Amino acid sequence: RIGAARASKRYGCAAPPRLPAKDPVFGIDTVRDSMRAAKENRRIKTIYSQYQKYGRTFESWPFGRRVVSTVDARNIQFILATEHEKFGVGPVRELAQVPMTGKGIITSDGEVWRHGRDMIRPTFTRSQINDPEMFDRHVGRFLALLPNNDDTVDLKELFDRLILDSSSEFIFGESMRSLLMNDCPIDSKTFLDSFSYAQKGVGARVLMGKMSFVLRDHKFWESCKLIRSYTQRHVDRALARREKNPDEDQRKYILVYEMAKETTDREALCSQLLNVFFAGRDTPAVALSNVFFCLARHPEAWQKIREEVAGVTKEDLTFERLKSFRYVQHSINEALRIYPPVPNQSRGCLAQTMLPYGGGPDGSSPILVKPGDTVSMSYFTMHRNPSVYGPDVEAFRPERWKEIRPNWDYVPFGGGARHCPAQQLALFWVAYTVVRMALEFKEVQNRDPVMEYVESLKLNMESGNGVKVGLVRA
Ligand code: HEM
Repeated sequence: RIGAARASKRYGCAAPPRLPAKDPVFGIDTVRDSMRAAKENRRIKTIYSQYQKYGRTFESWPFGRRVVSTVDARNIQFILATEHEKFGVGPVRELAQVPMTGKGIITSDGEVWRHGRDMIRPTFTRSQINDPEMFDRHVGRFLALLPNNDDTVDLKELFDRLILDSSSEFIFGESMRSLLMNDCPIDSKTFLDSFSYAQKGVGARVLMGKMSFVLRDHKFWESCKLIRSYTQRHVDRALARREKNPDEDQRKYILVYEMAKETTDREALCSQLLNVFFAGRDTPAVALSNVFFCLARHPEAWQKIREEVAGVTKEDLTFERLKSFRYVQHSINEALRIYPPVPNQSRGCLAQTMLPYGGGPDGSSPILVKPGDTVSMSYFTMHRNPSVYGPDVEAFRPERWKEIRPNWDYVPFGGGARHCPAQQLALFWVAYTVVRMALEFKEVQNRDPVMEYVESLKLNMESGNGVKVGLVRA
């Protein structure tokens, strides 16, 4: 390891362009502008326009800390894969999130992360991807709630309940049953309210960073306690079941039971489970909403999907069969390209290294990054690279996927060491729902007078106006 100045000189490192700031020391105006953009639902688009203006890699200094922002696919590959051990999530997530979920796969680096990843991997590779029975039960309840008349329905709210019920059953072994309005168990309801409250609290803590201690929010801490005791109940049940029947081999893979095979540490199990629930509780619902946001505005695409799946029955809908519907898959790819549920990711630099590109006047020099620096990646911007996707990057055009193979320029599920372990399961849920809807409805009519996407950024990016549609039965 050599000193920063020597390394910089030896490898020809150069700084990237700098985002102009009125306050060059503490970057208070940079922070204020970001907060205002978030409040006005234009944070993601503002970041996009910064890249248009300052290039594919630039730096800024909010609160006097260096952030290197990049959408260069070569840098992204370097950060997420080649040198992933030098870029951690701990510095950007632990302080905000650990009070809610405890340390686990999504908050931590090193051993805690690796252990979490090893524990959940078997469940996601074998999971019920090939066994749609559980998901189908929830889809049936979801379809039963759709109107039989000309009423307008907001699909976003119903997708949220569909995924909540499915992911809670998959993770805890017990569904929250939010689609069965009158049958939602009281403790699930309390858990959910607390979970949503705490999630918002995490959002505020992410923005405040090291200043989070000024947020004196008693309800946040109460909610965190409640979430934990609910999860502990499921962990205790799984551990008791394991003890009683250590060789039991289940046909269906429920995460809490599978993880209880790997460890009996109650606290660690609880944290890892909450970490997975945090990551998977609503992302597939946001993905589904974003897909239907596009399809409702493109009736020609809906017709092509219907033609492709005509004649199939729900029993035909295996993982492989769904993958074989090319137009369905291309439509999902395209919606996740334009509106990725996870539009940004950051990492904290843990050890000195160099981003391969983006420094100097022509952006071809490496950039030295040091512990304490943050790297920020805008997947939303990467997915709009005209040299990869063509000049019509804003258009929803599933057909483009016949020709393109974007590789590191397309990362809705991240990439490298920490890529989403549930990618195939989530894509199965999304495609299954699209096809079941296509078999049921000949039209999905947009009923939202606002045609453009109004971003709403909580932890994911979702449509602020929901997905209001009218449905015409086949
Ligand atoms: C369409 C739906 C989904 C999308 C778009 C999505 C997206 C992502 C992305 C972008 C990452 C990488 C984050 C990073 O780089 O730090 C990630 C990680 C992760 N996702 Fe997903 N995800 C989805 C569904 C799910 C579901 C359903 C689950 C669980 C049931 C889940 C569990 C996880 C976990 C545990 C990680 C952390 C992996 C690690 O750090 O090693 N995801 N997801």
